[in-house]
Amino acid sequence: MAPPSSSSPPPPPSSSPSPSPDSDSDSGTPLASYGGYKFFAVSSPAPYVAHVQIRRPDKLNAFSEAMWLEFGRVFAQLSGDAEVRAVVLTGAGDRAFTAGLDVQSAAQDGALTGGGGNGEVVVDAARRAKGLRRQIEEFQGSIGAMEKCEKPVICAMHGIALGLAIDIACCADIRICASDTRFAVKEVDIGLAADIGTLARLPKLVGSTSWVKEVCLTARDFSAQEALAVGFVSQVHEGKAATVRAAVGLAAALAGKSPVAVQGTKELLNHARDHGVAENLRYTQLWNSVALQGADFPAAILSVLKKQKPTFAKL
Ligand SMILES: CC/C=C\C=C\CC(=O)SCCNC(=O)CCNC(=O)[C@H](O)C(C)(C)COP(=O)(O)OP(=O)(O)OC[C@H]1O[C@@H](n2cnc3c(N)ncnc32)[C@H](O)[C@@H]1OP(=O)(O)O
Repeated sequence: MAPPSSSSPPPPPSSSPSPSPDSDSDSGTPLASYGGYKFFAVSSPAPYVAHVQIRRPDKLNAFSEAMWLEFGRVFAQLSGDAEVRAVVLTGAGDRAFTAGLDVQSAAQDGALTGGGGNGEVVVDAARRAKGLRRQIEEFQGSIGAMEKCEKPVICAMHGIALGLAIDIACCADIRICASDTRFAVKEVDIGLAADIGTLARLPKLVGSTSWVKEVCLTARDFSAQEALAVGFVSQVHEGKAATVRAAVGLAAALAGKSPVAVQGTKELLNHARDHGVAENLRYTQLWNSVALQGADFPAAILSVLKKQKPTFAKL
């Protein structure tokens, strides 16, 4: 993570990714301020880089309700953390990024069938529907916290990546994976139209509507190579360790750049996805009329002219 001094500008990260994780136990220094989370370990493998690990490997990192609520809190904290400039998300263990929704607890607690999830017996259809809608909205908000996070997030996947895994990946800024990754938009197979974001975001991430409909309607597996071919991921690496190393390298590179420029670029690209060109150009004018008044723009230009690495104050 960042050096302890907050008064002087931080040193830039080295151009090649520094200490890079080869396994779950080698992912950098644990970050004390994130120590209160039960299902997520947050460490720093390089300056200003946070590595978030989904930690429930004995259940293939399947997400219980407590987990997705915690996921939202982790990313809200990262978003406001000036010590973090880029984030890597991985799944702990050799087998899975995540096997998606915890289908066992979902089946048990009745929350997904309108029971309200709190033991309360709700008999009225309108009230049941309202409770369910709120719950889906909360779930969408928790997972969407990664997209809302002001820092760029690199999702580095391996092994099993089912259902909710795709919802999560779609919220990331950059997706990369190991060659053994087995993806599926699995929801239809558990009797559900995916409702956490895949159906809203995936069509905007890949060019072929036919492919999107094929994988979402059939729930069939697709490989890392297929994900690369359609543009769902931008890199495929041999094995988990190489994938995590590549993700940390990317994150370290982003963390060495102007946080004003990087965070502005994420904001403007996400805005561009959801708005027309004219509106986005206008939003860009307003955004940069503020951002260009900061110290990063002249500092970065000077560093280009002087052929030196720039340093940037915390943001
Ligand atoms: C409002 C709705 C919000 C979100 C909706 C999201 C939708 C989805 O995520 S759809 C996808 C749901 N996931 C699944 O359907 C996968 C279910 N799991 C499997 O089919 C298999 O486990 C497998 C992934 C094919 C792997 O099989 P195998 O290699 O034989 O390993 P297992 O022994 O089955 O698994 C090891 C261990 O993990 C537990 N586990 C695996 N996946 C889940 C899961 N999704 N939920 C809960 N638990 C899971 C499994 O039970 C095993 O636990 P043990 O204690 O060792 O028995």
